[in-house]
Amino acid sequence: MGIQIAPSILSADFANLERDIVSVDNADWLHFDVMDGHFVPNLTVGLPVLERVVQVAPMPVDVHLMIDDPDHWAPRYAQAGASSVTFHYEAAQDPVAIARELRRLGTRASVALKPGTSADVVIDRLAEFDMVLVMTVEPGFGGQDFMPDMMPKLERLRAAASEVDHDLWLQTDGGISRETIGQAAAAGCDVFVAGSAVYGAEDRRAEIEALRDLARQARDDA
Ligand SMILES: O=C(CO)[C@H](O)[C@H](O)COP(=O)(O)O
Ligand SMILES: [Fe+2]
Repeated sequence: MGIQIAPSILSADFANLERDIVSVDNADWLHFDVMDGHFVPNLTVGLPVLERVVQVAPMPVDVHLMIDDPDHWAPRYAQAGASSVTFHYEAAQDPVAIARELRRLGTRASVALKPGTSADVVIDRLAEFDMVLVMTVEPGFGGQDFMPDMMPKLERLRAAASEVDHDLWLQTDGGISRETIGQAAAAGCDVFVAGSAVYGAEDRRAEIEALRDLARQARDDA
């Protein structure tokens, strides 16, 4: 797969969620941020909302779990209809067991690393995952500034991903915009989460196309 854009519903209008999901229907994924007020100091939505969102979303749903005890919860999000489930390495007791269970349920298995977590923790186990999310902000809130110092982590994972047999994707989340997407693409990112950049744009579909074009160009130039 090439460059993919995943608008985050964190920046959508929760009173008009279906309208705001359909307004980004040229996106590759819908990014669904789940926060529990414990793993991160913010609280969003969970399983009952996901169950309805997958019924109305024209694109597959990419769940980002920022919650404690993903060993228990991650499979439930797969069963509720997510096409991809990302859990945080820092919250997991047994990341490989979670990933194996997600794959058994037919869902893409993805692990996220907070800015302070080294790629070392997954680099020897990449065969177990379909995607690695390199957070480019501290998880918890939309609209924060992109952290360019995460690019060496992404580059290292890109180099290691070429050693595994399957198509392992890398994702970045936090502060992705027209100004920053090129850096992440050049460092090897495949899937770009963008919340405020897409939902804050006057023409959301045009913004998605602009982000995709900038990422493709930066990838080709790299
Ligand atoms: O996981 C997240 C925050 O923890 C969100 O997906 C992310 O912040 C997207 O928002 P923005 O593009 O506005 O930074
Ligand atoms: Fe996210």
